[in-house]
Amino acid sequence: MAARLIDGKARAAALRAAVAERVAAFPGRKPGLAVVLVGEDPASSVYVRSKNRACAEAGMRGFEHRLPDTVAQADLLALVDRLNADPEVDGILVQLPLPKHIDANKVITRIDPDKDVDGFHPVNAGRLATGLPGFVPCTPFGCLMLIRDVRERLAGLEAVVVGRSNIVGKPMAQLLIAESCTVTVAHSRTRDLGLHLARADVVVAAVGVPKLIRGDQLKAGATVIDVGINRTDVGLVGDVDFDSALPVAGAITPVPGGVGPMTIACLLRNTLVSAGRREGVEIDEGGF
Ligand SMILES: Nc1nc2c(c(=O)[nH]1)N[C@@H](CN(C=O)c1ccc(C(=O)N[C@@H](CCC(=O)O)C(=O)O)cc1)CN2
Repeated sequence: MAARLIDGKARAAALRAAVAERVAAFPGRKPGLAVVLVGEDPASSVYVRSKNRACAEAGMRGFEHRLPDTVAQADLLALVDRLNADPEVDGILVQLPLPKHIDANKVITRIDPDKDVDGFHPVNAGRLATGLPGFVPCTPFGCLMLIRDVRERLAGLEAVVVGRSNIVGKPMAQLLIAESCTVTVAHSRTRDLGLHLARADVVVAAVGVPKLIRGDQLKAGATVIDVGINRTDVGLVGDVDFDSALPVAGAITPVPGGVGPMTIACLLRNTLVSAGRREGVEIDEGGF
């Protein structure tokens, strides 16, 4: 039997509508998100435009800052300082990747952790790892929502996260640990990926290698979440070989239209939550 197709586009639309409803009821000023883009990377430009459009559609204020790719690191840090101090700004994100002459870690750690709606700041990584309230990175947060939609109980499941980036792999592993899964993180030095995949009830692929994971490596009925967005000669493909995985998996995300749209929807959710915390407005943070 073919796997259930997980419709991330529809789930993201529902999440965005839920956020918009709460923004409409938000007292006083509207939540505000500042998005900083350095340079003109075409994919990043598209994502930043989408974030600003999504903000407007949710009734939030979007503050877009575009800087040339020659900008000095000190000037970028000075902009972050201004956004940290701006009372109208509830969320700040600096679009990644940054040009090589800029130290991304330095920029991320300059963002006020309580405005870090990307959840990349080490303070938020630490909060996630220790179960404290903070901000969870949007892509893994979106993955978890999709997994929860198709798996009634996560406790005790074997989960394999393929990829160990700070943005997806590591926080994804933390989220699954918090759900009481038994988590394995595989990466480029993992000796036998197939061995781990064969017993995984949940697979999250976030490694950036087109079609790395094949159907014959999966456990029958596995929930397969594909974070990969690889631009190839044949178009956009994920880290999972979708055609061979479809008849084996229990549920699977497509690329495009799976995890990707959840990233921006979760960003809006995090921004609303930030505004609520900053203004003392109660938001049911678990209710999305
Ligand atoms: N500061 C950040 N930088 C980056 C993040 C991030 O969360 N914060 N994530 C990615 C890029 N990204 C958002 O910024 C993002 C990636 C993909 C999608 C998406 O909807 N993808 C579509 C396909 C669209 C396409 O053709 O490219 C899909 O999968 O259906 C949204 C946002 C790196 N940088």
